Amino acid sequence: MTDTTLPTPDARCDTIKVGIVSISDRASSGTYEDKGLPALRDWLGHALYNPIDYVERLIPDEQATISQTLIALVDAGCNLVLTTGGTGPAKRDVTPEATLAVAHKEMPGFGEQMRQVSLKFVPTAILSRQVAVIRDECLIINLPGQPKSIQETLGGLKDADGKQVVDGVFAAVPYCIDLIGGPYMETRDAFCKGWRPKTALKSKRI
Ligand SMILES: Nc1ncnc2c1ncn2[C@@H]1O[C@H](COP(=O)(O)OP(=O)(O)OP(=O)(O)O)[C@@H](O)[C@H]1O
Ligand SMILES: Nc1nc2c(c(=O)[nH]1)N[C@H]1C(S)=C(S)[C@@H](COP(=O)(O)O)O[C@H]1N2
Repeated sequence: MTDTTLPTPDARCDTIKVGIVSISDRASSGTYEDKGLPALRDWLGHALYNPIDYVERLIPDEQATISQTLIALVDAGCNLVLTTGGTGPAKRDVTPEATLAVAHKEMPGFGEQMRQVSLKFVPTAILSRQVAVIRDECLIINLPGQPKSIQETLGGLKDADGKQVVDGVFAAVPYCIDLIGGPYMETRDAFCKGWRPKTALKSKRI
């Protein structure tokens, strides 16, 4: 799937500013083509009715660079930042440390849920140390580096009939963004159904 197949955003929805960060020594040096940023744009473009204003970065696995990048994206007004890569146990994998270093609050449920979901796909899911944090009015979530893990962790697992078997973590993102004072996110439920308590529902598309 490429960006050209994306559904049209609904202009009645709030525009959301989203930071996407691909963290890879080899992709950032041109050894291989980066597939992280296109996969993130593709997934979010299918999941949300909201127009999305992206701020994109492709950077190496350097802890200081990662932390500085996250701070800059939050300061630029992003309410959601998704990183991909550098969550494993290898020496150069430092994304969780760099993310925790800029945290105002930790959100451990996201990491726990992503590892649970990922175990349905790969036995090595346990090797990802991915975390999620709040900084100011922004939710920052780490995803593993394998481009296919973006869909797996955000969207979860569906059966052959398209019925959701295990929720991905994105279902919890819209309400989390509400609670930290961000824009109202509306999901395309056939692709990924966001969850809010009834008292928090206020569709902008009606
Ligand atoms: N940004 C990316 N674009 C394309 N493929 C990627 C990307 N990041 C990771 N991969 C693929 O997923 C595999 C595992 O990712 P991982 O983050 O562990 O890479 P790595 O071994 O740390 O190396 P690097 O940081 O140089 O990508 C890689 O070997 C590569 O095949
Ligand atoms: N959903 C999902 N989770 C996954 C994977 C995957 O392919 N899909 N790869 C695992 C592997 S092999 C590793 S080493 C860790 C860390 O990956 P990273 O260092 O690329 O972030 O994520 C794990 N989690």
